[in-house]
Amino acid sequence: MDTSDAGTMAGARLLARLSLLCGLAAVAILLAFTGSGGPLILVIGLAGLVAAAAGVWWALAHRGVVRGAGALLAVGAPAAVLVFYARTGLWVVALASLLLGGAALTCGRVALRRARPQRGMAAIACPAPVRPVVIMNPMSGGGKVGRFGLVEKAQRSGARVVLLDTAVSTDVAALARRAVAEGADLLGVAGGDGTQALVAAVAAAHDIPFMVVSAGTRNHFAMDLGLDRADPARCLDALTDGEELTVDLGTVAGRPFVNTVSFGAYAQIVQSPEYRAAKAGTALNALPDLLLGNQGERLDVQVDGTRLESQQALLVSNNPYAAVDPLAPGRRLRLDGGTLGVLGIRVDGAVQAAELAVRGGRATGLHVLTAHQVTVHAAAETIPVAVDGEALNLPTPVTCSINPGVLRVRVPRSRPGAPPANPPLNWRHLIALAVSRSRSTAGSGDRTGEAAGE
Ligand SMILES: Nc1ncnc2c1ncn2[C@@H]1O[C@H](COP(=O)(O)OP(=O)(O)OP(=O)(O)O)[C@@H](O)[C@H]1O
Repeated sequence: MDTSDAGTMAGARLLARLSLLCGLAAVAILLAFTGSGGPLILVIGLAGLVAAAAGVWWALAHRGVVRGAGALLAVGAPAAVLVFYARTGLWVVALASLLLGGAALTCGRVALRRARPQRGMAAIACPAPVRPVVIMNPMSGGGKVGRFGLVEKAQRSGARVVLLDTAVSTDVAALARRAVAEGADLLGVAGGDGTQALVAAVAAAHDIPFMVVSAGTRNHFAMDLGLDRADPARCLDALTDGEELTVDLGTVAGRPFVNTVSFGAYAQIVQSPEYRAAKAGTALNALPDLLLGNQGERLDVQVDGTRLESQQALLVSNNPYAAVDPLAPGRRLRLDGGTLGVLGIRVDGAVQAAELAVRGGRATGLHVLTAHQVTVHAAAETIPVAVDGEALNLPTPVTCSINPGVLRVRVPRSRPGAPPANPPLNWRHLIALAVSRSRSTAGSGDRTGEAAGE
């Protein structure tokens, strides 16, 4: 272990101890105030969380009076808990315990991340392209191509630019194939992730590098590649001063995807013509029928050797997401792991919604897996599917698979890099890290990082 590794491990160990100390202090404060209702804080807080989650379920899955009552409960339960803490004078203990608990979680996750630094995707040096072609969508991201002067910068860097005509529906894959036939030795896209995927598949098929310019609205693929999302012009530096990553590409029903394929409630809602104009209203209107099974297709899913029955929503991703949060999946640690991430949800009622709120990723209604192939069966002949955010209808059964290492992506040598993602908190690993002893003798090794990260 060199000096900097030893320093990192020492820092991680210190943070792990701090985390345990904060956690113990959070519990000790509650116990110390037993006489004046310490444990009551926990019981009331938990009851408030369960009631709020049940309220959210009723508000989403019903209409009319039940929806109104659910919304009232979702807002009223946490408010009632706060009023109870304030009136009984327990708020100081509750707040102190909450802050210490929060500090324990944060320190613990950072400690585990530091103890097991993520190895970034390996980049290799490659000669610059001679005849690069960049397809640009002037409408993407509300006009980023024009705003950031991308056409001019790409041309100055030696690329031929093909501007997409958005007045008609253009076959971008055909455009890309034509560019290759005319001699392109790199294909780039300044546009949304759906367009990125279509052109990436052409680049992969011809084994030429692909270049991502973060000119879309969300740019999830660019983010996980570690590119600059705030300034898409910086992505074009790859043309003159770049290196290559080799990543995986997903396929759904023979169509490529770079990020996610979504089935069920979300896919059904984004199909709705009213969705773009009024997202929240459309979702609220559709959810009761989708969640209670009156309208949404029940999805039976084969995830390699595992069967998931009657899922309401399913998210399949090109490599798994770091955090298990269906509403904010965050980011993928790497794009070259060769597996699909799978997140299936089935919540049938208020009790399961409450369980999800309390147990999070360990709830029985949530399935988190990785796989090489996912097949979605449904009774209907076609089902709505959102592929990289684009609404489609695909014939059943729908099969997703992954093509490991087929895509060469040329990225700038100087790039922000992907932000670090904290791993889920595992107390066993944290305790092992906290009680480990430093062994600075060269060659003795330090297994704590491996033990902590497993
Ligand atoms: N192949 C295409 N032909 C014609 N118009 C297209 C094509 N692809 C996208 N568009 C249009 O261009 C606009 C921008 O789409 P695009 O997906 O590139 O960017 P975005 O929506 O800003 O980004 P994101 O996909 O991250 O939300 C949309 O109005 C879309 O209809």
